[in-house]
Amino acid sequence: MVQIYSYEQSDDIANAVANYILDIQDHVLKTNTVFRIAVSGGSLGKVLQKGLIDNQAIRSKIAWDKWHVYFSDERLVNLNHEDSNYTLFNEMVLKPLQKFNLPLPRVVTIKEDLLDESRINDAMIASEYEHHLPSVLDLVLLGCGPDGHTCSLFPNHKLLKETSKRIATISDSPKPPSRRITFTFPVLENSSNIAFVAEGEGKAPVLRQIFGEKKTNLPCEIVNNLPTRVSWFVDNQALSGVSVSASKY
Ligand SMILES: O=C(O)[C@H](O)[C@@H](O)[C@H](O)[C@H](O)COP(=O)(O)O
Repeated sequence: MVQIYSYEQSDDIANAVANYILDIQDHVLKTNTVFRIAVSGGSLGKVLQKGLIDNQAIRSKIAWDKWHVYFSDERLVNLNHEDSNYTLFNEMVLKPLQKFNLPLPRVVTIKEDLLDESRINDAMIASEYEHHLPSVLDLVLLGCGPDGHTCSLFPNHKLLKETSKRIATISDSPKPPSRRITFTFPVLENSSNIAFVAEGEGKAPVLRQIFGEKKTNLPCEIVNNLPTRVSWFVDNQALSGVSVSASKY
């Protein structure tokens, strides 16, 4: 089932995403001791900072110490590299949490020691990460690239057909840097909730395709067709010319 929530302003998207995360967290923590969430890179970092950190009311309601955080995809660079999705999360969420003296979540990163110029260990980095991944994630937060990619699953790439590995390596990512690891569809399929965040007019052409009548097989469209609850948080610009009915969360 796909739900679309649309807003005028970026701040409203961030607040809606934050309330959505909080509701799922609260629901999960009624029966579980931890909340297992995966985040992506790109513009999502800013949304998380705005929604979860800058908003004092939300910040104080998040059970940070019960969060287990995973990355839907990660670039194979050192953890302090500007391209690292961990670095982004660290800057946008972890460092501000420390500043507010709040407890930190458990964050599962790639094993940096295995990084190697020769790429010989890339498969080992992926399988090591897979080893730490729970069988079900409570929530996966995704971005949507202008080409319809999500995680590091790109249109027409052979990884779209991967069914045995839950974490795969990619060495030819069209979006730089080229070396990454990524969730595969089996992980997304087994997640309890998935949410996309997409903002700006640059996303409108691909959203018209994804939500259009013609089947495209774009990675984001494949996610929409999974038997998982999928939500989209978008702004009106991204939705321009897209014929779907949207509401407010
Ligand atoms: O590490 C990455 O490259 C991301 O995880 C990637 O999948 C991202 O989510 C999309 O490219 C959308 O990025 P924007 O939101 O910045 O457009």
